[in-house]
Amino acid sequence: MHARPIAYAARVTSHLSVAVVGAHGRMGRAVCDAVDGAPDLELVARLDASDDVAGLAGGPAQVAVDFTVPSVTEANVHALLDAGLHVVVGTTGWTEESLGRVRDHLAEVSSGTGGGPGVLIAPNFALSAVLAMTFAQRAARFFESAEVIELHHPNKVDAPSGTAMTTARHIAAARAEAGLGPMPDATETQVDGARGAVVDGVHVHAVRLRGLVAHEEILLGNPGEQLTIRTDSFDRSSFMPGVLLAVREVVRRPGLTFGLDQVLDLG
Ligand SMILES: NC(=O)C1=CN([C@@H]2O[C@H](COP(=O)(O)OP(=O)(O)OC[C@H]3O[C@@H](n4cnc5c(N)ncnc54)[C@H](O)[C@@H]3O)[C@@H](O)[C@H]2O)C=CC1
Ligand SMILES: O=C(O)C1=N[C@H](C(=O)O)C[C@H](O)C1
Repeated sequence: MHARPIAYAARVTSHLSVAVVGAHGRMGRAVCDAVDGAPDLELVARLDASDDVAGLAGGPAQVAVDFTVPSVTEANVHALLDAGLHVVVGTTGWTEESLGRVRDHLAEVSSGTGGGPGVLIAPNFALSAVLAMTFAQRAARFFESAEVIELHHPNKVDAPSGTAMTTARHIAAARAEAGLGPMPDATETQVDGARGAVVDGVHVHAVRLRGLVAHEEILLGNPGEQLTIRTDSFDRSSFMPGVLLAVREVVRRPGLTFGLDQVLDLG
């Protein structure tokens, strides 16, 4: 495919050089501003839907940050790896299969001596959300019941959220490891969908409401008691420290890293 020319910034310094893919979107715009404001990072390219990411090959960008749409993010990651970049991904829609294809691609292009490019994919870069997922996973084995409610702005294109999918999968894995069986539920639904989606046996409910940004509640229940874990992103600034941390980390983590918890010292 022929690459369209990309508008690079004229000045290239010894800083870590970053290209933002999906730069015109809600997250892309915030990431451009955050990278621009970071003393050790240099924003060298802003790409959106009409640009070809392959055009980054041979340019100054060392790391690409992808906040696009679930239908294109995997293809972007493969093209960015082919272009020789490390990649940070916040876009949702990843499955075990698509993650596996990225692992295979990374194995093909790795140096064989432990070096090579890094790909860091995180369903949520906000610290409160990362902690909420971690706490839910730790608590899951102690409760008979667990359900996830995610609440987002109505412009969000996917449901359930990537964060809720990951939370549910982690809860299910913790329950399976602890030998817990199915959750108690005698309900016979009158209307399809009344009990939400089911992800690995965990019910997940999606709310879309004007005024919201990104929120999640994990409800854990036992006879006579409930634990509620809640995370609220009131503003997209909540994601930026995590995105910048990922940009700095991905260059020294060859291979695939899934989840920001993997680069935080959560004990
Ligand atoms: N991991 C995290 O912490 C967060 C993840 N997200 C996820 O990030 C993604 C983007 O979210 P928003 O910025 O709110 O969406 P948005 O719709 O505002 O932005 C998406 C942008 O991607 C562009 N785009 C579409 N196809 C493209 C292509 N082939 N190449 C380059 N650009 C392309 C669109 O033109 C648009 O500018 C969603 O999957 C969302 O769930 C959102 C917030 C935080
Ligand atoms: O689309 C969003 O806004 C968000 N998407 C991510 C998700 O689906 O989990 C992260 C956060 O919830 C915001």
